[in-house]
Amino acid sequence: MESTDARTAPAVIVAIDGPSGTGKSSTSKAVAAQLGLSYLDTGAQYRAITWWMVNNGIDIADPSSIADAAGKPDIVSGTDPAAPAITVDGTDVAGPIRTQEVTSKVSAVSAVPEVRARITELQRSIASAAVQGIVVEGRDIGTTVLPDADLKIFLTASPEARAARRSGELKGADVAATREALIKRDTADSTRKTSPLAKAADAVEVDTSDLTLQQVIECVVTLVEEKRAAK
Ligand SMILES: Nc1ncnc2c1ncn2[C@@H]1O[C@H](COP(=O)(O)OP(=O)(O)O)[C@@H](O)[C@H]1O
Ligand SMILES: Nc1ccn([C@@H]2O[C@H](COP(=O)(O)OP(=O)(O)O)[C@@H](O)[C@H]2O)c(=O)n1
Repeated sequence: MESTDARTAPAVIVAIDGPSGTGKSSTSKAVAAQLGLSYLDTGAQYRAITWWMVNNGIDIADPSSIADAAGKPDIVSGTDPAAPAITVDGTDVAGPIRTQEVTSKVSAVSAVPEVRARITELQRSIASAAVQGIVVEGRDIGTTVLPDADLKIFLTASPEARAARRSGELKGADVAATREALIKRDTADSTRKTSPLAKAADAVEVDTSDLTLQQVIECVVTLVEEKRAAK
């Protein structure tokens, strides 16, 4: 299918949710770049606020300390899919937010309602400022952040496929240990009270276990083009 000219196409809001390692970031960036849309990695925002909490000595085991500090860091996200950027109080944290320490603490921080309220507000204002439209990826975009999104995708994949992908990225990381860590984080994210990881009732579910990344991208691009054509 021929792509619509991004400058004349109606703005489209796309929500892509799912657990870790299902391909959300890679798919969202590629779809946004191909269709001339903005891109927002909401996981990076939760990682950024977690990084700030760790760096400022906040006790991650104490939700009320996290809640009290939730309004302090200034988090700014870039929305260019070719160069996703994230800063906290002006410092580039794109690297530091991917450490094992942040990864192991992010679910506890993101479960705190005050953190979610703050980050959700930020996400909505970024989405509403995206003139051509935006692809927003996370855990609760279709259910809570942008319930009126034009298209909602829920990506899944087997724990084995996800662990193999992640340990490939972490160069030499043990697949079994990576699989356990992923499952632990999924369980925490899916069972928290406030805005858990969940598939929206009107989301299209795509199991990426046996698909190449290119196939997933093509599938989502086609679905977005169909939505745009119907607008
Ligand atoms: N369908 C796929 N097949 C194989 N590898 C994939 C596929 N989708 C993503 N990957 C790879 O898996 C890793 C995790 O993908 P990512 O997009 O970061 O997932 P998520 O954002 O859901 O955590 C990346 O190295 C990516 O290149
Ligand atoms: N919309 C979102 C996005 C992420 N998160 C939290 O942020 C964490 C990191 O998200 P991420 O997308 O960077 O994780 P990966 O899938 O890249 O490993 C998740 O495990 C959730 O705890 C969330 O609560 N809500």
